[in-house]
Amino acid sequence: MSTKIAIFGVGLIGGSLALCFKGKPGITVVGHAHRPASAEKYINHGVVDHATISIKEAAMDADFIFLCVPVGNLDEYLTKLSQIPLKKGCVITDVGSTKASITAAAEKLEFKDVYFIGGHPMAGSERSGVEAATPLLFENAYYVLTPPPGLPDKVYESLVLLLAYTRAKIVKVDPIEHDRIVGAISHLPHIIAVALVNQVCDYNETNPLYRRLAAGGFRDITRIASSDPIIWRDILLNNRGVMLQMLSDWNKGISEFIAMLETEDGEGITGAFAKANDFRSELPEHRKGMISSTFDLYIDVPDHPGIIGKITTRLGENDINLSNIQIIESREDVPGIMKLSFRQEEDMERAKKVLQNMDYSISL
Ligand SMILES: NC(=O)c1ccc[n+]([C@@H]2O[C@H](COP(=O)([O-])OP(=O)(O)OC[C@H]3O[C@@H](n4cnc5c(N)ncnc54)[C@H](O)[C@@H]3O)[C@@H](O)[C@H]2O)c1
Ligand SMILES: O=C(O)C(=O)C[C@]1(C(=O)O)C=C[C@@H](O)C=C1
Repeated sequence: MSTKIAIFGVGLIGGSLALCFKGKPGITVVGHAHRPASAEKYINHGVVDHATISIKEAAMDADFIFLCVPVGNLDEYLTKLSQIPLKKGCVITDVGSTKASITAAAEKLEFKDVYFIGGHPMAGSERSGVEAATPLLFENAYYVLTPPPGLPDKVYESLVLLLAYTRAKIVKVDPIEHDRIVGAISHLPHIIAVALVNQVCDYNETNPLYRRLAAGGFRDITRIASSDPIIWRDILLNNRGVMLQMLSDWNKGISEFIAMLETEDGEGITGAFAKANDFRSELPEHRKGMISSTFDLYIDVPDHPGIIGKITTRLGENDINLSNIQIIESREDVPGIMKLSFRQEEDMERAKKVLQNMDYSISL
């Protein structure tokens, strides 16, 4: 039996899905691009079997259609698809970071023998484009589905079965509930990271030491501030109502900190940190995707020539697979921090022991 999968928008998420499906028994993956140059790029990167700029050509005969374009373009593609003859039983799904508006739009369209199931993989990165796609992106991450009421079980199960190739964990969530939850755990953090980076950027205008001294704490909390501006403009405008409420709650939390500082309320400050520490320690550790797509170790390294070679050789001698290595130049003329990334938790744990035996100081 052959299965045709059409992917509209083969970027970070669409490309990663394509890589999960491509080459699997009986599956053909077709990418839709809105520009000829992008279609060529999809083929050159080897993420799809075919690429086209024709919506009709991509969608006709498809068993599954994944809409992986920015949130602001989802409605437009869904409407276009409702106007062309699709294969009987075709399942259309999306990967947009918000779910309420697209599921409502799908309910209004008159699809005949074609089904829409909203989707949102809770995995991603601050990088974008097909260049950043990887088949490992969704492994162990949650993948939200928002099936409409009355959807035949068989149809839902067919999508779940296909998504098994992503190795993600499927979870059913109500679309409105979804937008509230991701508003808090994904959209609000992106706004905060951007506002923080821009605040420091303004201070840096008066003294460039702000940027030069920025170290682990600043980097940890601001990685997502490098995310794609168009993707995030669309997400935030789409989830505007939820975000305005959450930013108002955020202002209350910040006002509490202002009050604690004004009144020198040390007990209040330690209480706030302890509460946050407790909640954060309950987060699923080292899960790939939403929190981290790799298992990372940070080590303090002295400024010796050949230090990278020494460490990588020792890891190699112990058959430990390193997926990435990065020197975080936090300060000049003093020891720096090296970030070692591993695909497997077991490799990270073994590396930790080897490096501790070499007397390096390690943090996770
Ligand atoms: N980035 C993440 O971490 C993440 C995680 C989960 C879901 N999402 C959602 O996935 C979707 C895609 O995000 P991404 O991170 O893969 O972005 P991306 O920029 O990597 O990919 C977007 C793709 O859409 C195409 N595209 C852009 N504008 C278009 C238009 N006007 N018409 C048609 N195609 C267009 C681009 O060429 C590209 O192929 C978004 O809806 C986003 O909300 C993103
Ligand atoms: O890890 C990241 O860089 C992400 O931004 C991924 C992230 C998130 O906020 O966790 C971003 C948007 C999504 O819709 C889902 C996941």
